[in-house]
Amino acid sequence: MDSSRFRSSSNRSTPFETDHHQFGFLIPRISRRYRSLSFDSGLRLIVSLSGNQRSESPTRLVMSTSAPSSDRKIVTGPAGYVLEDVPHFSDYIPNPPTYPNPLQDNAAYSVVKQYFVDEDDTVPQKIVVHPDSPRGTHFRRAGPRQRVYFESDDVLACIVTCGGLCPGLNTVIREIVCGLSYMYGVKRILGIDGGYRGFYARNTIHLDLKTVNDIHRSGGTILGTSRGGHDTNKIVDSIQDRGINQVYIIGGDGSQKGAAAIFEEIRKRGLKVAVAGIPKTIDNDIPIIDRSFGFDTAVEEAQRAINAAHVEATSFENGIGLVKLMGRYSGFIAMYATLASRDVDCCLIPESPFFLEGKGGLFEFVEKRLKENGHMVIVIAEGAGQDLLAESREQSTTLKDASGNKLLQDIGLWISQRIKDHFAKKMTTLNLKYIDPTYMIRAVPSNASDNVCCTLLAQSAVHGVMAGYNGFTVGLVNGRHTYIPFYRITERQNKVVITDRMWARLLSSTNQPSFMKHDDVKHEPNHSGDEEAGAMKW
Ligand SMILES: Nc1ncnc2c1ncn2[C@@H]1O[C@H](COP(=O)(O)OP(=O)(O)OP(=O)(O)O)[C@@H](O)[C@H]1O
Ligand SMILES: O=P(O)(O)OC[C@H]1O[C@](O)(CO)[C@@H](O)[C@@H]1O
Ligand SMILES: [Mg+2]
Repeated sequence: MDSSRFRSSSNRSTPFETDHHQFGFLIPRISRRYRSLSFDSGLRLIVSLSGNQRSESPTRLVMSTSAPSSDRKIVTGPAGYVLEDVPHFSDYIPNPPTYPNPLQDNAAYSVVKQYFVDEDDTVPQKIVVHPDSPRGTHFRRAGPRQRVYFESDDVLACIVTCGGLCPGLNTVIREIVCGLSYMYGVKRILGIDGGYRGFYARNTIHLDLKTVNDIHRSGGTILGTSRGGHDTNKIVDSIQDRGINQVYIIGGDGSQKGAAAIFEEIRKRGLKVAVAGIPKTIDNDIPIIDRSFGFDTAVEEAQRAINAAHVEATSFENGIGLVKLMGRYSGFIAMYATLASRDVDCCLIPESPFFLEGKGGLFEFVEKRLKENGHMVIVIAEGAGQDLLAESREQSTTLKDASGNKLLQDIGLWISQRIKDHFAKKMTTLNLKYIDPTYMIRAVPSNASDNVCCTLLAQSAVHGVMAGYNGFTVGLVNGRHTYIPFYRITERQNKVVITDRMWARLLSSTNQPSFMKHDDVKHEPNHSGDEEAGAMKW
């Protein structure tokens, strides 16, 4: 193959020329339906398609070259319909061979009425609408397609886990192996040892149905994981040298950025290698998706720590149980664990600033609760109050982990000490017990609901890859499995929006003050334009 035809954006001479090369192979694929081709003022290629059976209005495919990665496939349709599509082999490989999907001969699927997903099925990002709302952004629906782009015997798949631990990692590994084997008859599957650096620094691990049979019962990841070590060229060299043609990357926001870089390099080299991301986020910090695996388990496991804190607090005079939960930048675990518990008096998260001293501050509230009830439970997310801590120590830490994530100071220890000091000055008896269950919560196997989540995500990823889609993260959007382009997953972090209804529900449930000074309230528009976008819209 002439790989010079698939140049990266950095090699381009003029955008127009690149558009022509980049999308040249796409045009025959859609030419049965296109009415006209043009470039708009932003040099975006606009293809007007003939209406399909459902709608006779034209649909436009817009591929933006002004975007940094130049691979945005945007299809627009009537009434403000937008499809943010994912790349496909046929975008950059001329006439790739296809084969009938082996699922059509699979006993499990033969009784399913419509087992192949309709090509035109898409899932809306926003489901709360008004009569005059535009139809808005959609993502491609996940699931098996009639034709596949791999022959089973030709597949050499690999699985890698990156970033921190999360309940369910082993279940996803297991279900990718089972999905490839049972549904598509794939026999060659490798595990990459110890995260991204394992591609070029370690031997691979053989995976088959036997080796993965029991792994879902254990926490952690049988493959090992790591931070840092992402060297795109070395990784893609290793993929190429080993003859790997399917890459399944299980990891958080950083890992998905790494997956996007690998995909870009693969496309640049013109390789027929699929890259699929399976989002792993105990913090729930990945945007667009409802949630990923591990979160439900984390919230459930956190209850054990909160219960212990409650028992300790209620057993001593002026007892305070303080529990630190994970959540670097996003306080979802703390928020949901609080909402689930009923025993929490106060929840502190990174998104909601608070202060300690004076009227309306945390100390005043603690005093009030102790007076009213004689005890209280505080849940704090690890990323909360970092500004206060840095201020008091007159230094903000610039230390980072190997992936470039800021290393946090222990807010739980610090705030425990500050509360103790405050009450000591007032000569009030206080019994504060600080519980840090963070790593214990992360290390458990996934619960039943997360196991289902893992299975469906793994199967959806396998279907997408076999169908020739590439450079996507699989994710639940409004309860449906979808293929989401990497750039939508990596462009921002999902955070608790404290001006949304869910945080108000929490405040109403604990009856805690918001601790906010007027200036703290920023009515930031939600990036997706969707109220309560991202996780768990209730
Ligand atoms: N911008 C990036 N480009 C390429 N690789 C990246 C990028 N950011 C992170 N990575 C790589 O992705 C891997 C995981 O990243 P990170 O440690 O941030 O965890 P994560 O995937 O975000 O998971 P979590 O934060 O939930 O633990 C690391 O090996 C890191 O080198
Ligand atoms: O100490 P480690 O393993 O780097 O990971 C800690 C971080 O990993 C996470 O569990 C996931 O990002 C965060 O909640 C936490 O801040
Ligand atoms: Mg991360």
